[in-house]
Order: sequence, then C-alpha cells, then structure tokens
Amino acid sequence: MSEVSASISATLIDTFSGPWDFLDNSYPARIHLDGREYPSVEHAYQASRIGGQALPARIASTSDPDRMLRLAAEYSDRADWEEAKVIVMRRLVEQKFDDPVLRERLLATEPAELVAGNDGDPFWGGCYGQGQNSMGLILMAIRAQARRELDPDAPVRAAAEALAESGSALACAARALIPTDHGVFTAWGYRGLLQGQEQVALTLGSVRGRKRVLVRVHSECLTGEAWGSLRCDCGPQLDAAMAAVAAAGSGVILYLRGHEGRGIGLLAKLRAYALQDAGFDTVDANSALGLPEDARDYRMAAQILADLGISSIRLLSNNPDKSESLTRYGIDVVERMPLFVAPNPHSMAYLVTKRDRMGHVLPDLGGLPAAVGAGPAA
Ligand SMILES: Nc1nc(O)c(N)c(N[C@@H]2O[C@H](COP(=O)(O)O)[C@@H](O)[C@H]2O)n1
Ligand SMILES: [Zn+2]
Repeated sequence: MSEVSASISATLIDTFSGPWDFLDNSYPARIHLDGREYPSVEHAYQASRIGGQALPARIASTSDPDRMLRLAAEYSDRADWEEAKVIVMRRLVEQKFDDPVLRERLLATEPAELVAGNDGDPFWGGCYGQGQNSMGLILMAIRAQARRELDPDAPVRAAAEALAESGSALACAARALIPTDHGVFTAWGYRGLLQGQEQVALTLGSVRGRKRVLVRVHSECLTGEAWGSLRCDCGPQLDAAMAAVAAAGSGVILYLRGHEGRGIGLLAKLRAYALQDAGFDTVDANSALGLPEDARDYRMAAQILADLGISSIRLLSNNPDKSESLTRYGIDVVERMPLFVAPNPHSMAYLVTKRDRMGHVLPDLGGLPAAVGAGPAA
C-alpha cells in the first residue's frame, strides 16, 4: 500500500442487512409522531408523507417497505414533501438512535463510511458512487453527533492521530450530484483533518479500482473560472477537461482550493497581475512580491485519489511538475495528456512564460513568440 493510501482508513458498510440490519429504516424501533406510536422509522416516515394522519390500516399492517412505499404514494398529499423529506427522515432516525443500545451499535460502525445500498435510488442510496447517499449521510451525521456528546475531544484526538500517522490526512465529508452541460458528476467533498481545509473531486462514471483513470488536477482560479478573465487559460481548460472526461465516459476532475495564484493566493495574484502590466512576466512578478514562483503542493490531491480507489492515472495537464509531484506521492501517472487552449492577445505572454520559464509543454501554434514578452496592458 503506498504511503498515501495508508494514511486514510476507509472502510465501507454498503448494505444495511445482516449485522448491519439495525441501520435499516424498517428495523423495529418505537417511533412516536404526532401523538401516535409507529413500529419503525419507515412506518413513521410514510405516515409523514400523508400529513401524519393515522396510517391507513393497510400501510400500518404491512412490514414490507416496498409495499408500504407504494401504498403511501397513493395517499401522499404533502405538496412540500420534496423539501421536507430529509428533515423528517433525520428527526425520525435521531429518535430511533436515542435508544442507548442502538446508539452504541451505531458508534461501533466507526470509522466506516455508511452507504445506503446501491439500488436504484440515487437520492437516498449510494448507487456505486453515483448517488447522493442521503440516508448514509444522515446516519453518519447522527453517529458523529453521538460521538461528540460522548467524547467532545474525539475530533481533536482523531486529527492528532491522523496527523501523527500521515502528516495531513483527510476525510470524505460530503457528496452531491452536480448536473452539468458535460453530464452528471458526483462531487466528493473532503476536509483536511489538520487545518480543516476543504477540497473537492468531481467524478463521472465508475473510477474506483480502475487503471489509467483520466484525471485533471485543476488549480483553483477565480479570475479565469468565475470572471472569464482572458489573462489565463484556466476557465477554458476546466471546461475542456470536463468535456474530455465526459467523452471518455469516466474520470475525475480534482479541483484544488488554496491553489489560487499557483498557491500565493488571490490578492497576491492580483498584485502580480499589476506587476505584469508594468512589464514583469509571471515568474518575475511572483519573485518581486517576495513569493515563490509556484507554492502549490499536491499531497491532498494524491490522498483524494487514493481515497477514491485510484492509483494509476492519465493526467490531463501541460504542466510536468504536477505529474512529477503526484508520482512522488505514490500515484502512477502512466501518461500526461496535453490540455492546450489556444491563446488570446491577453494570455499570449503568460503562456509563453509558462512554456519558456516553467517547463510547460505547449504545442507549437506558430503565433506564439519565441521570446518572453510583457503581456499587453489588460
Ligand atoms: N501567480 C500567478 N500569476 C499569474 O499571472 C497567473 N495567471 C496565475 N494563475 C494561477 O496559476 C494556476 C494555474 O496554473 P497551471 O496551469 O495549473 O500550472 C492557478 O492557480 C491560477 O490561479 N498565478
Ligand atoms: Zn487562471
């Protein structure tokens, strides 16, 4: 196991049956709602769909969740159900785990990731990484709350243990479906256990355990991606990377926060822009600010890939340094694939400097001047 993957203990409970049947909503539990008692979370949840009135006898008497679901759908009369259902579910599940025996069993599932089945329900279920896993997220949130109540210092200790073990471990803390023009990506949100830094990976298709996964390691660039700045190629590169992943049918976009300005931050990057307008190139501008040419680190990128079960990638980048850094952190970069976006008059000098002074591999598009020149006034 590489150094990186050893740093994250990720086990998975993706079936709420057998020893984990108590996690399922149909597990017997006395749930009270609107003055009535129900035999399970599922019964109470379905009752909520019909405004909490007495469950029609046919629903109350069945213990088959699918049949209950079908019957309740006939009675469902809450117009706000889509907005309300998650809150309703969370409150009912919280009530279930107020039971001390069940709460102990829930805590005993730590640190496993809880995924609610991989059936066809992409909202409540995990669906092999394509789903939102809302049910699993509710259970993990209740588990974390129970741990905090039991042992308030646990998170700090866990961070210290993770830090001792790996230096900067991280944990997957969120997942959501992101529909885009290039397809529906799954966003995986990570939090660094050391300083709480947030990172996100977008996956498309099945990537866990695959070889030669198409991956874009993309550094955050607010000016290029949110403002459409023509001073760089980041915005079109991000779009081109998502299109390439969609065309391949699967892959990952690792979107690295904290990388703004090649790691010097947004305000320093704006100062660097002003210096470039005064004739410095992007390397000398950073230096004139007393900052490194490139301050980025790719350890968390490698850790996220390891957590996603990816060890061998085809890297979409013109920047050989990314490939070398990921390799140092234990990722097998089997191929570096160009991600070139045609320059415009505002980005020409910047791309030339990245080619001539930062080792970026850019195809010869004619037009690109041989020597480094100052960028045009913005
Ligand atoms: N420091 C700095 N000066 C500039 O003039 C820039 N345009 C940037 N852009 C940052 O570079 C990163 C993308 O570079 P790669 O192609 O991934 O090597 C990204 O962090 C931009 O914000 N930075
Ligand atoms: Zn940019």
